[in-house]
Amino acid sequence: MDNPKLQNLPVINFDQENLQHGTESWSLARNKVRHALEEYGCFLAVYDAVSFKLRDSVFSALEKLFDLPVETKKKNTSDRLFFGYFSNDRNPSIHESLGIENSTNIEEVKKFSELMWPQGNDDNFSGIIHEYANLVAKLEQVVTRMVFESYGLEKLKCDSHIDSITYLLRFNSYEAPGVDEKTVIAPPHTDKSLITILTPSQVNGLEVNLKDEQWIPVDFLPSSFIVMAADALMAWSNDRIRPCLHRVHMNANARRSSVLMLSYHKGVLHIPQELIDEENPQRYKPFDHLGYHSFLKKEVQTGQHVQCDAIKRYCGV
Ligand SMILES: O=C(O)CCC(=O)C(=O)O
Ligand SMILES: [Fe+2]
Repeated sequence: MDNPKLQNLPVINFDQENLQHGTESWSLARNKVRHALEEYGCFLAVYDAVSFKLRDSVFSALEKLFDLPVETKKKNTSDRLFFGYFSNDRNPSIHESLGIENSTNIEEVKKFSELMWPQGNDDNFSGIIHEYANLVAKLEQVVTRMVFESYGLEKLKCDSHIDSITYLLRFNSYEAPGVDEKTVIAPPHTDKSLITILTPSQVNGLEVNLKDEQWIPVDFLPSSFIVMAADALMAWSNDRIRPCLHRVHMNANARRSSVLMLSYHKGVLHIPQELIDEENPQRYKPFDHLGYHSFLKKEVQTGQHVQCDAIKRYCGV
């Protein structure tokens, strides 16, 4: 590794053994998850339930998806900011993104596929994407269970939380910047979800900002995904967990793509009483998570949006 700081990013294994609730390896992984999210806001998860073959199929499917005409991709609309198609405002745009809401549901994936390929898709797009979405959602649920358990929250509370999660699957494509110097293609931001689980195509470029304010390039290991805490998890945890500030910085001459799974709570999120005490007074009001995107949309439309602390403006006490 060129950069010794790369070693600072925690790596947690989610093999079959660690996925077994109640085992010693589960408890060890759980403690690492909490520590990583509180200290760094992210970690690399090694998760081989998503096979190399499936991963390759997903990225081949994405190449075909992004090769479609812009007018077709624009049919992927959503009332929520950043849930449907968007591109950056350069012409031609070098960053495009598409999203499938409720992506663990096969009907939603089929609807998306029919919108993009009204004449039919022979490459089993729906099957591949649906399988991928469900495997990554499973990882998200394990991480969520570990977080709940590490704070001593009841299993029932966790079950009902998980039942209310909806998964937005987002695909990004970045053209090669075509300049010698490195270019920041996606500016620094935190995600608006609870948790984001991301993996890129062969081309790296994601950088995370850990405690010391330095940008660390993420070097993905085989079978690895970055698990990032996002704004809603920070609020839910009453500021115990830090959201991961990240950006995309590319100097490669190759096209890059990435797939992200973002978890959202469909109802009102309450800060657990167990996470409120004298030392940690309640810092957020209960909040409608999906409503956060309407709030952001309004901020953007009225020119008031600044990336920093949006969740505090939305539901901070
Ligand atoms: O493409 C990446 O690696 C990061 C994308 C990202 O941060 C986002 O879409 O929110
Ligand atoms: Fe992001």
